[in-house]
Amino acid sequence: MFLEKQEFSLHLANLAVKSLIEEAELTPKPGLVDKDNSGSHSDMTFKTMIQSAEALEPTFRGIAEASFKHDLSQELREEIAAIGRRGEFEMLEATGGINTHKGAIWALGLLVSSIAMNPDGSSLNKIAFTAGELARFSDRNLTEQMTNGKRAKDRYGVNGAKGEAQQGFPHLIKVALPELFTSRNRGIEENHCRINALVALMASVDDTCILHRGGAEALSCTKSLAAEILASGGVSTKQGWKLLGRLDQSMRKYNASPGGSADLLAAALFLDFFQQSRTQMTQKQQLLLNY
Ligand SMILES: CC(C)(COP(=O)(O)OP(=O)(O)OC[C@H]1O[C@@H](n2cnc3c(N)ncnc32)[C@H](O[C@H]2O[C@H](COP(=O)(O)OP(=O)(O)OP(=O)(O)O)[C@@H](O)[C@H]2O)[C@@H]1O)[C@@H](O)C(=O)NCCC(=O)NCCS
Ligand SMILES: Nc1ncnc2[nH]cnc12
Repeated sequence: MFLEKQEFSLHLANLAVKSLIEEAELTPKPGLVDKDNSGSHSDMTFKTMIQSAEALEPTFRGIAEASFKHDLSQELREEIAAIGRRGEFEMLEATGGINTHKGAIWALGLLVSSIAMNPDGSSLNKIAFTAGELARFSDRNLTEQMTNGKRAKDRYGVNGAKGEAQQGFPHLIKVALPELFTSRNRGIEENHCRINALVALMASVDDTCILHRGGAEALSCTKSLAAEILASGGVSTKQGWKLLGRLDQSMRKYNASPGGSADLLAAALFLDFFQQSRTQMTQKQQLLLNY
């Protein structure tokens, strides 16, 4: 790609922040913070989400710089874990103590690191696979704390954010990106393509955010309503749009929110933006060569 370390790292960090902002901007989203309302989150606003996203630029830049042309190793895993934890702290400072993007720092941090390790090019599948390999190294400096995610994992035996990453982000590669690309190929407007990708995630992800607030009933209700939307042709159809409203009501009934799916949607947008930037860059380089 012929970019230097600092320029490339800034580019990745900007794409990561852009993906968080565009995820927050996507409206309407069931149970989540969007431009219209705060869904099931009485402690968050659209403004908090944007402040949080912008505060994370140095975190993603730091992770990219640390990973640039670095081998996959325990040392790298621990270095980016330390930067990621500082990022969590900075997020909490920016939001006045509210956890807006913890899962997103984790997923995007690993993906940024994976791309920066091999800046000259990998397929999206390979990027997610390498991010998974990195996530499988243990972080020996981690002070074990009880979290909502761990409680949900212990109680319901699900994989959660850690398992998703360690398996190489199957929901990104097999669910969110295919739905995004298929919807685009059907000529659907971009906003609806992204909501379809979110709905596809909600139909499949064992979201510890939903489990911790609403239990197994809320998760199974979410999955079946989301699957119904997809079966009706997605949110660009009259029936799909109507069902999206029902999914929103259901999230509110359980006071639950698909925060894990929202993070994975941001991660899918990030990979999509990165792919587009790579294509644009190659075209620009070809133009320069042909000039
Ligand atoms: C490995 C870590 C991700 C920690 O994971 P763990 O499961 O222990 O911890 P949680 O604190 O619960 O955070 C996990 C967050 O991941 C998102 N998520 C949930 N399910 C999935 C899934 N199946 N796949 C992917 N991602 C998932 C989700 O994030 C979103 O929800 C957040 C709000 O959550 P919560 O605080 O529970 O919210 P409320 O319901 O509002 O809480 P209450 O007010 O009711 O208490 C929001 O932030 C979204 O982002 C989960 O919350 C990882 O953090 C870790 O180990 N980090 C260390 C640093 C590191 O190694 N970094 C590496 C490189 S950066
Ligand atoms: N839009 C959103 N609303 C609530 N929690 C989130 N976590 C990540 N994105 C979110």
